[in-house]
Amino acid sequence: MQRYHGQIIVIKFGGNAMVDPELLDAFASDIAFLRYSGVKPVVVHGGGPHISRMLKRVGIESEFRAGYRYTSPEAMEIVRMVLGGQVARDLVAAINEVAPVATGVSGEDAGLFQARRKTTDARGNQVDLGLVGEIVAVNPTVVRADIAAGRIPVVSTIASDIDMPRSALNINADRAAAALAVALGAKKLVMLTDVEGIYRDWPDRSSLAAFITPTELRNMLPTLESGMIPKAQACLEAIDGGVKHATIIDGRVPHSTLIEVFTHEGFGTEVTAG
Ligand SMILES: Nc1ncnc2c1ncn2[C@@H]1O[C@H](COP(=O)(O)OP(=O)(O)O)[C@@H](O)[C@H]1O
Ligand SMILES: CC(=O)N[C@@H](CCC(=O)OP(=O)(O)O)C(=O)O
Repeated sequence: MQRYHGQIIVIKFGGNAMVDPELLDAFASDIAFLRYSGVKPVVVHGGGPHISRMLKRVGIESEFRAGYRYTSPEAMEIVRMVLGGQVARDLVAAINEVAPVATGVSGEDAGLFQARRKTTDARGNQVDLGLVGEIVAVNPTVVRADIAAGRIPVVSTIASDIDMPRSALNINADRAAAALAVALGAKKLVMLTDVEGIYRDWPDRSSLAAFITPTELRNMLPTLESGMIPKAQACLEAIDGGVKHATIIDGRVPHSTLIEVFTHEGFGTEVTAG
């Protein structure tokens, strides 16, 4: 319990844990427990399934390219509404039921995330993603103020477009969590997902990597598919930016966050500097 006392841990909430009410409640109580144990948790949430559902409802096509959602101006309106108005609200409410100190923050607030339109994929090839951004600057003042006041920030990953005042860009939540972890000098980045971790030989389930070096992960990037691409990039960005540990854990397991932070073995896949 001493290891992370007084330390900032950034936790990316996503995957099945977001759509299963019991897993959501377990996550909310884990975050409250961390906070009451003296850790400083910062939550960054995803919302891909919620966005897809709403886009379908309003009849807008949704397509993923290289692990990122192609985002038209119409889709961007939905992304902004769903993340800030629905997903963040539900998560803040769930945490507040256990520890009434959670507060929603959008990446557009007080210059938190500044981004530029993303034009290339993980291999450097040109890709048209519409209003998808890559974070170029983070001003974590608003998040630090929340932490200092004892609050639990719950961050939605919309960014201001640095080249187009008043415009917003859609940011992959894993990448945003990594950028924030670096800017805050977090000790650890934890990302919940729908698999046990990173498989060295996907989809062979016996090839789960408990530990992986940044070099090995970098070499694996071209072999990864779909949502694991931004997740792996996020781990590398966090480690390169000075975060000591980046871990991908199975969010389908209730209380996976607590197990990861408070047990020595942890679980999932841990990427560790050096
Ligand atoms: N090497 C790999 N190891 C694990 N999962 C992988 C790998 N390559 C691709 N994947 C896929 O990446 C998915 C995780 O990404 P995604 O579903 O977008 O996550 P989330 O919704 O939690 O952000 C896994 O469910 C799996 O289908
Ligand atoms: C650019 C991009 O792909 N943005 C994501 C933002 C939400 C997200 O990342 O949610 P998950 O973590 O649940 O996948 C999207 O539109 O789905």
